[in-house]
Amino acid sequence: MIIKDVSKRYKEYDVLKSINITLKRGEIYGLLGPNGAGKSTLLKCIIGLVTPDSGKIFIDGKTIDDDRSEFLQYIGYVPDTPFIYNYLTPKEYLDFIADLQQVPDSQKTDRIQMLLKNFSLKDKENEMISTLSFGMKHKLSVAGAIIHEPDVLLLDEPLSSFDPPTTMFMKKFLREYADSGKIIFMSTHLVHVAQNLCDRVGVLINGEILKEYTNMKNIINFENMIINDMEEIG
Ligand SMILES: Nc1ncnc2c1ncn2[C@@H]1O[C@H](COP(=O)(O)OP(=O)(O)OP(=O)(O)O)[C@@H](O)[C@H]1O
Repeated sequence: MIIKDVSKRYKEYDVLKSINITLKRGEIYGLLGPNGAGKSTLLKCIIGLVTPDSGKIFIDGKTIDDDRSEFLQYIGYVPDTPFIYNYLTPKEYLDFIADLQQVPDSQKTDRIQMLLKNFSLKDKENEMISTLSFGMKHKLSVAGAIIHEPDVLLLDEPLSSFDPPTTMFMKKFLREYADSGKIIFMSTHLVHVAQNLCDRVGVLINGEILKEYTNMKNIINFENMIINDMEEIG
């Protein structure tokens, strides 16, 4: 996936300033930045919820303008606040998403059962989603996002609502998903999440990638970067 010169402005405020990132298969890339840095906006540009003012996003050489529904098949997206249907059960929800994502009927049942089992939601499969905890809903949202086995998984602030065992499971799951040749592109404002999970981290402050790290031990002055940047802005 190539993010090329992507810029976005809201009124007089440049939220994203010519962002360039090239992602490789097998890579987990973390966008690390404080509140309001533009992380969610960049993820939304990729999935087409926000249209950049300039620049393009390419996946396998294609853009969203070539064929919107084909392009969206490449992507799974988990927003920071899960959007799922409270009046369905987890099993019905995954069935519904599988149909939307055109998962072949021959594979649907197996995939749904595998996800319910792997995400420890099997014993809740027939409960109303409204009765699940926030963390369980978030897990279900991740399961729904990967039901069509997308090449690119976008995660906005993952792990924020998970308890320690679920966090451990999710880290392992995301690592294995990336290792199967997929790209994971995620946002976080937590240094330790970036350090523990990502192969490469871009520090996004005020709409710009100020620094990129591949050695996670070197991310030590993130807080200072934010403070310096705020002082510069005045
Ligand atoms: N639709 C919109 N209209 C106007 N301004 C917007 C809109 N969406 C986002 N912004 C502004 O763009 C800036 C970046 O927002 P964004 O949600 O991308 O930040 P973020 O890095 O994801 O922050 P957080 O960590 O708090 O989720 C913020 O100043 C926000 O108020």
